[in-house]
Amino acid sequence: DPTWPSSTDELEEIMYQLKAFRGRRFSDTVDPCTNEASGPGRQNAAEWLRLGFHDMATANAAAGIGGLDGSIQYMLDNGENLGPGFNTTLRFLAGYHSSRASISDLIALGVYVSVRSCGGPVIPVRGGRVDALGPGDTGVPQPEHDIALFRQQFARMGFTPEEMIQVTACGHTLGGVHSNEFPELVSGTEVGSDSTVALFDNKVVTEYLESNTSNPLVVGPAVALGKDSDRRIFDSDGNLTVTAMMDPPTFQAVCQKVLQKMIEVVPAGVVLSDPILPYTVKPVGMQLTLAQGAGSILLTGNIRVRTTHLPRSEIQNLVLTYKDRDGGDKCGHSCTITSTLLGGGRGLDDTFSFFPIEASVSARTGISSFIITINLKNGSNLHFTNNGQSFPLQDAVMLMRPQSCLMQHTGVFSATAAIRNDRGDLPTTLLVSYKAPRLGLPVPGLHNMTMSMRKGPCVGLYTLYSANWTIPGGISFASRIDIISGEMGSNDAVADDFNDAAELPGSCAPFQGSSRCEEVILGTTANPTTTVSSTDVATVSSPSLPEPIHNNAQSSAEGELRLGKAFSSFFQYLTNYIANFFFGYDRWQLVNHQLGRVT
Ligand code: HEM
Repeated sequence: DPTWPSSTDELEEIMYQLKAFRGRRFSDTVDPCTNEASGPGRQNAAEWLRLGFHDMATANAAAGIGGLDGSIQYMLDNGENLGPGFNTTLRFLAGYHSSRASISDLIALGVYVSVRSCGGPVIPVRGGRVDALGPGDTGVPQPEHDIALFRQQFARMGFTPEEMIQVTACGHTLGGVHSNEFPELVSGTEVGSDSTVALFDNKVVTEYLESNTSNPLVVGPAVALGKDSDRRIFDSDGNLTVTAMMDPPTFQAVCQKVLQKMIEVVPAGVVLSDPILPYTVKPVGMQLTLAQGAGSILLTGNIRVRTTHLPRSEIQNLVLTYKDRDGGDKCGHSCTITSTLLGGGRGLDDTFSFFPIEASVSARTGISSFIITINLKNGSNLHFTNNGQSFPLQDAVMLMRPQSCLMQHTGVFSATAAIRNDRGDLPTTLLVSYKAPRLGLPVPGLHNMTMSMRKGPCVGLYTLYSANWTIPGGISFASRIDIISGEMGSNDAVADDFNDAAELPGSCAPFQGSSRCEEVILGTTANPTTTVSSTDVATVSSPSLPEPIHNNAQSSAEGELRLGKAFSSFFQYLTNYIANFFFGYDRWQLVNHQLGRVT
């Protein structure tokens, strides 16, 4: 297993955690491979694979310029990238774009997902690609180019003449040629490059070699027009390379190799990670929130267990055992949390089981890390220690979700954070990573805004901080929110980061703190902390709720008012939740792309 957390965790989730419970739904428009989510005659899987090639194809490998770098988003009108598929695909990918998932990494994941859902090999994907900020060079091979030019172009990309043949065959096993883009080559809507447009099989070479192909880049009008590029490429070594690919397992193995090579052509300076593998045990969406009264911290989230090789029916339960703030076992009452299966999820090759965690941790003793034990029904158990390092969790900085809120239609945003009192002298910063549409481009720009948060009331062992901002761009729900304590970028900075704005409520709830402000001295969880000051019960009221009414004479009316307010804020929350559910950015994108989809 990889060690958690890792810089590729978000990519791992998009790549593997696809369907059902907590599914990221990244494969929805390309799985099944026959999915024509964008219209008849348009296999989205083929469009995704072709996008990978066209983005890479302008690379100058020797010079370390270009490659899979997302530059194609700026080059859709240059005449080399014909067809609506590039735009459609980039718009879909944009829904997953974030500081942790570049468009170029998403294009690479798209190659994996599309090829695999069509029955092709598992293409290892490394993460860490960096997106270009503007257009790159031109140079995508076109059907009318001659073989000498093809060889030159592929050599520029870093491919040998043999690899040129292989990667073209591997690409053209999916999809085909469209009359809208190449009316001189095909009539009707689409003619496949082989008889199985939605299967990653070797028919593209067998049909060619057996002379029963209808590939428009081999036979038909293309021959007289000099646009029979597949024919000229395939027989450029006397059919030697394609003949070797007639063996189906060889075809798959060759394609795995050259397609991995294709997505690993990156500009100089880009450092790719190890191939992204699914975790056996992964904490998902773990969140700490200071509870009302400030005496305890709510720990929520899920432990995701990969059940591909471990049938979920054999699992009795899962136990999370945690360490207190100082790494000891003083957890108030018990240091263990037991969970039973809540839901199942799937990837293309994997199944997952989710074990929900919802527990109260003493604010006095806190939490710093945990390990996981899976108890099996046969009495044995499995231990997961995160490669001996325990799964780390910090309780110094928390985004207070119930006390934070976002009005999605206006972008009006209030953030509340709880910072542990031992960090009271350090700056607290709000970082919002937000997206703003760009005229004529399929992918909105990604921007960062930072501002320092105002210190508010001390509520026991923690102090609340707040900040308000209006998120511009009209897609505020696609933002990610970080709370950082300490100088940004310094070694001792601690952050509660990458919080999904779409999960914030539409109105901020008030917070009722403790009456005593207390100092936190690390290394003393066992001892009571010193009281440094005593204040009235600290109440933080929500900025978007009316001020509380203090009128004892009208207590019954106030009671009714409170009930009414509770009801209306619940109603607001519900409305917001429903709006998020239906119009959350990813889903909204999906709805767009699924129009016309036949299920
Ligand atoms: C000399 C090299 C190549 C040339 C000249 C070429 C040319 C073409 C042309 C003209 C089309 C038809 C597009 C349309 O009408 O929608 C096409 C489709 C396609 N190409 Fe290539 N191609 C080459 C190499 C590759 C490579 C290396 C890959 C990927 C590994 C690839 C993947 C695809 C895919 C998947 C389609 C089907 C797209 C769809 O159905 O929407 N091609 N290619």
